[in-house]
Amino acid sequence: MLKVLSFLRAYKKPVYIALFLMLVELFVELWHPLLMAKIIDDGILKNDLSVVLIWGGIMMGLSFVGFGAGIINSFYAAHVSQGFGYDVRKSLFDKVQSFSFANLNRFPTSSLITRLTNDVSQIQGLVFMGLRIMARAPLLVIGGVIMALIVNWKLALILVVTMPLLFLFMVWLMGRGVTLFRKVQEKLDAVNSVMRENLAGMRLIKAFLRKTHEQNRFAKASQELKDNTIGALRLIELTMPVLLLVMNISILFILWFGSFQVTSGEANIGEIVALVNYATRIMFAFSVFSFILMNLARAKASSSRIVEVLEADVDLLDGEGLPLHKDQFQGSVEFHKVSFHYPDTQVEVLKDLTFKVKQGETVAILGATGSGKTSLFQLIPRLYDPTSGAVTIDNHDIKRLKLTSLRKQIGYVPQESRLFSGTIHENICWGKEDATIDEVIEAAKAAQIHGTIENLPNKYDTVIGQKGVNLSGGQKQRLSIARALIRKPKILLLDDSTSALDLQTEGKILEAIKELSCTTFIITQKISTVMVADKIILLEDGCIVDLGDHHTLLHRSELYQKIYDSQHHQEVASNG
Ligand SMILES: Nc1ncnc2c1ncn2[C@@H]1O[C@H](COP(=O)(O)OP(=O)(O)OP(=O)(O)O)[C@@H](O)[C@H]1O
Repeated sequence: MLKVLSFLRAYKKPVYIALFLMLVELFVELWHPLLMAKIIDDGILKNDLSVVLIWGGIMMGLSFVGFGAGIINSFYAAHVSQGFGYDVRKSLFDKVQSFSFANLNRFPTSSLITRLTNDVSQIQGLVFMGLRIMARAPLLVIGGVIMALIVNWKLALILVVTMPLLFLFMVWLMGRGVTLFRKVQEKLDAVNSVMRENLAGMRLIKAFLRKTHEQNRFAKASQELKDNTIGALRLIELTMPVLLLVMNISILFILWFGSFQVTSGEANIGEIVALVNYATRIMFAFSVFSFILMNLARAKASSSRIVEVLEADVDLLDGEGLPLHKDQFQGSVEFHKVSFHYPDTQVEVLKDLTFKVKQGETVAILGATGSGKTSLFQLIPRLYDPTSGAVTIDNHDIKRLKLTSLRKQIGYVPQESRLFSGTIHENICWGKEDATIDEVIEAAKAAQIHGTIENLPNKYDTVIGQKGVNLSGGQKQRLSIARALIRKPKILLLDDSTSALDLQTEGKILEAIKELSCTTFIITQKISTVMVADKIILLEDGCIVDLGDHHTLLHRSELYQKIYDSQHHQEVASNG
């Protein structure tokens, strides 16, 4: 909790001003019953109107001071809590940007969204409340008891006895609350997760008539959230009746013993009224306090979830130096006895891979589904690190390169074309922020998408929905390729990125890529693409079973012959 609250350091001055104003409000509140006792005893009971007017005037003046202090305090509390929330959210977001995939496996997307939104809001709310009323409630309890002791210490002893009991009850409540509210936040994660999957997969859900199944899944997650929230709220609901019971009994005792004191002349009526007034205010403060404690419990659960993200160890660390400039980068890639398993499993998906690709060569990676092709790709821009062995570029171990200078030289087109909301121009520029319009058009032409864009109503300024829902699969693939080509990368990784394209368009794209003379890795199932590569890596179950060009493999590898024959015959059949 303290770690998150340390973000308040940036707002020291407004925090102090807000706390000071809160104390002003508290001071006014504590003097009210005492002034009232004076008005009753010295004014009303003695029929002295001047006392009523003077002290009534003072009371009113103080009320205005308290009112003004409250308004300005609210202003500062809002300013601080909103700024604080912004800062925490920003730090969380920045941290998530530095996450490796191992980190992301630990924190599911839906959970990160809840942490960045709801969890931050919980603490933000607590900060606001803290500056408005948090310190005021306990101080009002303590101050109220002290003032009651000043007015009539014998009767005030009743409050002195009951307050610690109520306090212990609150501490117990808080302990239970933290556990319950942590569960509530986890259930909220689950609801977000179902919502996210549902919205992303809406087409599939409709096509497979899975509406009812999805509704049931959502109802289940929602029901669990409801049950857990009700469980936590029940705890809060327990507070008020307990408070009322204890305080009403205390007031009853004050009135009971007070009546004896008034009869014996030991106390006057104003004192009893003041004491009952203090007791009521203390009860109110306790109910506010219990509300705050519940929020504190919830915010504590939220803050530990935020701290988990902020303090997560990022295992994919930046290289210690070697910020290679583009001109120094050639693009030869070498794998030295590389083995790899994903962080959450021990199953090796790449085994002892050794191969070398010279600068400007095109390498096709061919293998059955699940043979490790994408995994091999991900090691080149360091989305993961090998578990043993090393990947080198231009003879530098990539772990020693600055991540930014490594990734700047790589154009990666993943299997799933993911576009972002915005215009086509913005999506292509995503690969190079400072690209000129000529560069954008050049990249679009190379990716064979320029003609299609020109036919759209707003051409390059056409807005595409999130994930490019208004474009076809092939158009999305070509836009993703343009986004990678605009960087003029030294190394280009195409992960089955031409699967939705016809052979002619694909051929033209490959020709344009050849002109860039970058080192190109292509994962493909199309033998026509494989044939033009300088090298072909045959991957089976994470191992390289053969490596060579088309002619070599056609003579040497039975597996390659089989693949070739099956696709060749298909082509002949479809042409015939
Ligand atoms: N994030 C992950 N965590 C754990 N295992 C994974 C992960 N991603 C892939 N795998 C496993 O690694 C193996 C290789 O997967 P990979 O995606 O590299 O294969 P691929 O050859 O690219 O397959 P495809 O042609 O179907 O895309 C598979 O057995 C897969 O189950």
